Amino acid sequence: MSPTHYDALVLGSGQAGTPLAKAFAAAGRKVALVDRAHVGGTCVNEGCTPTKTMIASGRVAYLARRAWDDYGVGDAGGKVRVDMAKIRQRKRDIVDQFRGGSEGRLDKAGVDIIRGEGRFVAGKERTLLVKMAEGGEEREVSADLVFINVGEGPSRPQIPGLKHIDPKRVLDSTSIMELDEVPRHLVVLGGGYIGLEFGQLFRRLGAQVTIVQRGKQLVPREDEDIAGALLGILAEDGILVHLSASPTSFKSNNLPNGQPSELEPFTLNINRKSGQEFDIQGTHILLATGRIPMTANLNLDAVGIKTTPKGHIVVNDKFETGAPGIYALGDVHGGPAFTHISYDDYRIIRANLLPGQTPSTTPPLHTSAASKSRNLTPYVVYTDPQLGHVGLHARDLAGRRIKTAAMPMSYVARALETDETRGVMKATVDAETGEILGFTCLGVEGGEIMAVVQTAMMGGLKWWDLEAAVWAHPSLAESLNNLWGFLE
Ligand SMILES: Cc1cc2nc3c(=O)[nH]c(=O)nc-3n(C[C@H](O)[C@H](O)[C@H](O)COP(=O)(O)OP(=O)(O)OC[C@H]3O[C@@H](n4cnc5c(N)ncnc54)[C@H](O)[C@@H]3O)c2cc1C
Ligand SMILES: NC(=O)c1ccc[n+]([C@@H]2O[C@H](COP(=O)([O-])OP(=O)(O)OC[C@H]3O[C@@H](n4cnc5c(N)ncnc54)[C@H](O)[C@@H]3O)[C@@H](O)[C@H]2O)c1
Repeated sequence: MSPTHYDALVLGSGQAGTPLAKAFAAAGRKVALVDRAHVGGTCVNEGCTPTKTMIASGRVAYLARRAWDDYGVGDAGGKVRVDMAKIRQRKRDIVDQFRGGSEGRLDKAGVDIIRGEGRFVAGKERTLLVKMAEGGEEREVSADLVFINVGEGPSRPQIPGLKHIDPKRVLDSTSIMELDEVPRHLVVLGGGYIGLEFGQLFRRLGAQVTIVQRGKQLVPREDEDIAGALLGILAEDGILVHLSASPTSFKSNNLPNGQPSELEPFTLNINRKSGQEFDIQGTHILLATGRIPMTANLNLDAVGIKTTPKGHIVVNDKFETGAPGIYALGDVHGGPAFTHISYDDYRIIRANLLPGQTPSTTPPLHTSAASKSRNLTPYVVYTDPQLGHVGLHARDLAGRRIKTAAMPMSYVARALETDETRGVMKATVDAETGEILGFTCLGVEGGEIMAVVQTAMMGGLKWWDLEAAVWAHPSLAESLNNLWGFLE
């Protein structure tokens, strides 16, 4: 049977592939989008959208607890009830709404949505064999252009004893959002984005939370002082964090009658770098030790597509793989794993392959010449307060003459007025030219304040331009007048 042939075929409905399929269809091309699970990819279904929806509930719980003592409203004692099923339903509704919107737009554009798992066929050019999600039959599709946007999935650390723990108690970033009860004691493996966002959320919903982080600091990409400040905030929230700590083995705990213990179903043995060894008991485990590219079953070797030892697809700065007409976009090529970066990959491809679709503004044609905002790579960890960062870190600046300003959020009028003074903002500038090189805001709406500085960096403003700017009082951005008084 000959394959159905398309002008463009997108494998994986990620944050690049979904808009790209629509753009090709809008340009009059025959397009198919193949996804094994759902339209909208990780971000909409299991990532940004559901997590930030649930985190909003966690923040309300936090404020409700503080309502009487700190703001003089509500019930004295600050007792808070949490309905996990309702929180989950709110999350499901928003995900359905976002996914439904994406599906509707693709349908309207005339994209064929093929629900199934695809892999390349050896010996045939740009051809995929798709195992259909419903019914399981297989069908072949081919195209002039193929775009791989299959993303990453949770990694599963190999820890002795883990596979013997009741699977209902071993969670990843997807299954934890489907719980119908708050765990009594959640042990989180990994102190990165996922571990911290969920750790703080479940603490706020009422769980005891312990974070076990192999690295010597939380969020290893961040400057040491910022990671230290975040650690202090989480400790204040009642989260126990073990740093430089490696999980070595799990043991299931049974009662004398042989039944599993409900109270302390497992013991985790931990080794510190110092050699110290200790045990912790918990009721649930969240595996948040990083993500791996979804390339193992794509048969990439057979069609000449190279991968790194971790499985990321090797691409050039136009996202071309080694196979003619096959591109890889988003997390799967191993760049920064963020929605906004994957979306920018889409814009670069669109500018290169569909120039008629590109707005009249100068398009970025490849990553190295991409827009200034791409090179700055902004991101936000959605802890509360948020950790927003843009530009360089201390480790990137060795040997350069720099000055640094760090100002506690307790100096910010708006933060004081709203009683949200936890955190610090920090900027690094070139000592001679005044160029802003890096900026972090660990503070209330830290991501939004970061975006103000990012815009200034994109426009080439110097730190003294921000010091002299007139912002509305009392906005959070106004603090960018005062920050520079701390430069040293
Ligand atoms: C819990 C969590 C929270 C996050 N929060 C944020 C955030 O706040 N901000 C942010 O910027 N980023 C966040 N991220 C990261 C973000 O979700 C990803 O960087 C983003 O989705 C980009 O992914 P992508 O475009 O590469 O593909 P994805 O969005 O991962 O989509 C890949 C798609 O490919 C499909 N697929 C995989 N293999 C196959 C196959 N063989 N055949 C067919 N289909 C296949 C999958 O079903 C999936 O739909 C979060 C991630 C997680 C897990
Ligand atoms: N707000 C956001 O933008 C957001 C939110 C969630 C996820 N993401 C994306 O998803 C990616 C994956 O998130 P993540 O948190 O899983 O990975 P991560 O790489 O950010 O953090 C994983 C952490 O686990 C630690 N670790 C690794 N193995 C361990 C082990 N065996 N025991 C204990 N600790 C161990 C590492 O030291 C690391 O700090 C992020 O890097 C980010 O790109 C972004």
